[in-house]
Amino acid sequence: MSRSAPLLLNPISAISGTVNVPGSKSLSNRALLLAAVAKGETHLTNLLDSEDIRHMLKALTQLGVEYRLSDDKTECWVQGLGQGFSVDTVQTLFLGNAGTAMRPLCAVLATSNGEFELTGEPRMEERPIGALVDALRQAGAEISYLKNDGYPPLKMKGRALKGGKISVEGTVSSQFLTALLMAAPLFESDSDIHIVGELVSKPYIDITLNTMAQFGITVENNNYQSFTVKGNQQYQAAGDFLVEGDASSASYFLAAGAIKGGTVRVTGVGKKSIQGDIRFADVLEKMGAKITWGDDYIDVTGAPLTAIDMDMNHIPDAAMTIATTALFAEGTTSIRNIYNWRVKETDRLAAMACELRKVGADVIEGHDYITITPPKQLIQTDIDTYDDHRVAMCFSLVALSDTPVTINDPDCTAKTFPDYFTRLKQISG
Ligand SMILES: O=C(O)C1=C[C@@H](OP(=O)(O)O)[C@@H](O)[C@H](O)C1
Ligand SMILES: C=C(OP(=O)(O)O)C(=O)O
Repeated sequence: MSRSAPLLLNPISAISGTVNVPGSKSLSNRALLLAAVAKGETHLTNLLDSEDIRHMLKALTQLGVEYRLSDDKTECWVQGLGQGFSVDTVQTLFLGNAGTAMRPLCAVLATSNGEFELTGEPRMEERPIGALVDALRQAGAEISYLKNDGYPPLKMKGRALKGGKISVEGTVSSQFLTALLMAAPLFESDSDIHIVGELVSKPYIDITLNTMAQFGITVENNNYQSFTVKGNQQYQAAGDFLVEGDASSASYFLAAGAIKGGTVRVTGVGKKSIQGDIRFADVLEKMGAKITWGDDYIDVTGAPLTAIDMDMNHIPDAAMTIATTALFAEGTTSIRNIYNWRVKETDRLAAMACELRKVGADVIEGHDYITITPPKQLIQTDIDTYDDHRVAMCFSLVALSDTPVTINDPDCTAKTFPDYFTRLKQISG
């Protein structure tokens, strides 16, 4: 689904300066949903203004939530309902390709009052949700599949859910557990949630628990193997909720600084961030870059980079940025334990392998890993972006070589970072 003209990026001769990153997608959508069901008014600042967030906001409007946005849409005052949603007529919610809207809304609506249909873009219909539906059904939820078993679109009739002992599959997406955790305080009784298999993308669960805590709910985390949540609780408005800058969005600028040599300061995220993707900076450091941490910024100074071989399950989104940073590192880089790249905006393992080969890299695409050996000279080509914002942003880094690159459908960055290319220009010499 191409929506914008190709963008030619000419070689960028130098990178330096300061760039601010917009608010975190993960935090924006979590905080909006919890603010909507909390008692009282929450004032969100530094909210992300992007497609994924607009899907959540539109859904909240349809669900009868009152909120006010500032002109630049980065501030939002939400009047919380003090309980789950309640609607009189069937609401069909179109959630685009936003996993952070589809999964948590599915769980909270399962324990709300009314009938709902959850739909999305064609790719959303290929992104699994069966593990979450199975878990919610154990608590008594009434959910059915409108097309293919295990995938959106969904039809659901909200009702009081009982909680109790619930098992959820952990090996495909942490968003299923995030969704259950967010809904569990609204269940009638306490929940004992058990993870089946090794939980992926664990740091996102920390984001969930931290956000819930800001809305007054604590959860017992038993080493990411089980979680205990008290039922029949009410979320309390967070008062002022500051959304941190997006650590995954920061990765492209940090990588640019590491590759090109100058010093780049990325503001909006720092050492106190609760987002797992800030650990991307540690990976760059291991590859040879110099990193300095501030409370609200990260500085990176470039140096010759060397390849790395690492399990990156804890940073699945930022790990994609390592795949193109590898084009500038001496040796063969291996990114491991990333099977779930295959069930995100596109099959990211296949897409990254294909586009990396087009610029001349020697690539092995495994079932759950990728290895990348850079060519001596990058090849000029057109990068297909598969309606995946991260493919577009990752391959902009090719312009840090002496080879131009064309990014097809650059506006696909609108999912999480609408003005990405403008901000990249800010630090380009
Ligand atoms: O919970 C979240 O905010 C997210 C969790 C991750 O997904 P998985 O848990 O499916 O890996 C990540 O890739 C996604 O961009 C955001
Ligand atoms: C996987 C991603 O998105 P989603 O929140 O839709 O899962 C992503 O932003 O890289």
